[in-house]
Amino acid sequence: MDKGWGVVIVAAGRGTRMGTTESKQFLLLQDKPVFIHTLEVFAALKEISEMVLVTGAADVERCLDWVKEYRLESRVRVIPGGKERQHSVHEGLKALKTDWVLVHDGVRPFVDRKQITGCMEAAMSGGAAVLAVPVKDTIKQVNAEGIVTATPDRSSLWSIQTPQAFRLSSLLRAYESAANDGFLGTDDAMLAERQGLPVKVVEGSYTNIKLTTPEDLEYAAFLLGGEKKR
Ligand SMILES: Nc1ccn([C@@H]2O[C@H](COP(=O)(O)OP(=O)(O)OP(=O)(O)O)[C@@H](O)[C@H]2O)c(=O)n1
Ligand SMILES: C[C@](O)(CO)[C@H](O)COP(=O)(O)O
Repeated sequence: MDKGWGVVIVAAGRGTRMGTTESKQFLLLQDKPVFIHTLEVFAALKEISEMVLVTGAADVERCLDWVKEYRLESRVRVIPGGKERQHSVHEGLKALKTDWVLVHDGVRPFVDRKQITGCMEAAMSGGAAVLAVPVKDTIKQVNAEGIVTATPDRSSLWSIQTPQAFRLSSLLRAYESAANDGFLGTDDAMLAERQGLPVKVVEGSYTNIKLTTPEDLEYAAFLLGGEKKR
């Protein structure tokens, strides 16, 4: 029997680039913590049977309190993460029993249902899929002296987002292999790619931003205002 879809939502980072005292996943957008906005999008999807929130060991209790306050306790388990994003995702993967898994950043609250299901469908037909948008700027490779060394063809460049969707057993194998080899990637698909797994790109939206630096907060408030009016 197909054991369906689980999701790992990672929220164990320190938010160094945001520079706020409170970690960015706990900042309030319209009076609600960022990670709760994110959890609510996934909790509304009936295709998702298991949800794991990965947070800092010191934040597990207060996350559980928020999860209860927003009535998500029947949907979401909260577990402690690790030093790097990759370690946090690995902990989340080990906690799931589903056949398929989505991995998503807790600080990408503007993902929508259509983007998530698009990713799930692409993974089920091809093995793995990531949400992404074509890059808009010309990208240059620059050396340590500040000199341009290459201008890659923009038509083949995509900016990679989450969610990223995989068969759980394949992703777990990829994570174990990366851990054994001491390999650290900047997204989940990189680990699958190392195993030779084909990864499909699903075109998402430029508004699926990751809250990373302070100006992202102003844009997030703007996006949320716009969402309310729709
Ligand atoms: N050890 C870590 C590091 C990151 N993350 C999560 O991974 C997502 C994307 O990471 P990033 O934006 O880099 O978050 P931070 O590591 O918090 O930010 P920074 O690199 O600026 O410190 C975030 O939801 C973050 O909470 C995590 O769960 N565990
Ligand atoms: C996984 C990711 O969201 C893809 O864009 C991203 O790599 C997460 O963290 P980063 O530290 O900003 O690279």
